[in-house]
Amino acid sequence: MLNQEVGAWDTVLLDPLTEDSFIENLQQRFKKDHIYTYIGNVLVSVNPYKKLALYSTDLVETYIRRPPFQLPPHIYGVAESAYRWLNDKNENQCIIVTGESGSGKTEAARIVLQFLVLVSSDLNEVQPIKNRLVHANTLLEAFGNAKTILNDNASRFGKYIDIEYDFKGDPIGGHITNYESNKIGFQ
Ligand SMILES: Nc1ncnc2c1ncn2[C@@H]1O[C@H](COP(=O)(O)OP(=O)(O)OP(=O)(O)O)[C@@H](O)[C@H]1O
Repeated sequence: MLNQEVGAWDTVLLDPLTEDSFIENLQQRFKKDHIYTYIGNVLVSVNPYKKLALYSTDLVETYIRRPPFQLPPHIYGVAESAYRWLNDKNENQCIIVTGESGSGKTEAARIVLQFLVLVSSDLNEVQPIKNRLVHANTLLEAFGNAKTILNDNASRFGKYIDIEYDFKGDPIGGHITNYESNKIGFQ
């Protein structure tokens, strides 16, 4: 995994660090299907618009077992880091996913949600909450997404997903709040 890496996986290691070297590094990595690159603890993701073998239960387990940022950049690394800080430091965590229409925000949020569902326990009382979070997200997309010239599955709203955890790191509930309905006016 580590020896297949291309370019600099963290932009802060680039020398010289200029806009050109930053873009060139992203391009070099993207050509080899390395769509993720860190800038410190920020993750840059370039939408591949094709299915890549980047997401699996095995890989989730790999990212859970290793401290953050010791593995190649991945959205699992960001999700793992937030989950670890939540449990170890008992501090609220927030992952902000941002980018232009079609850049992959909806997919990224779904991958983070899947990660969080996989890493928490399989206890019978936790399962219905995890199912509800995943299904509510899917249901909202079914009603709230539509095809635009920029994206076949464009979200017509922004969303804030709030998941509450108990002291064992298991989800006990959550809210999905929709906002930014003025998105419709701009796309
Ligand atoms: N990680 C990924 N791997 C493969 N394909 C992806 C990935 N992320 C996004 N895509 C593809 O790009 C399309 C657009 O992505 P997505 O809907 O997540 O964009 P978005 O940023 O949420 O856009 P909008 O703001 O318009 O809702 C997806 O339907 C999917 O086909």
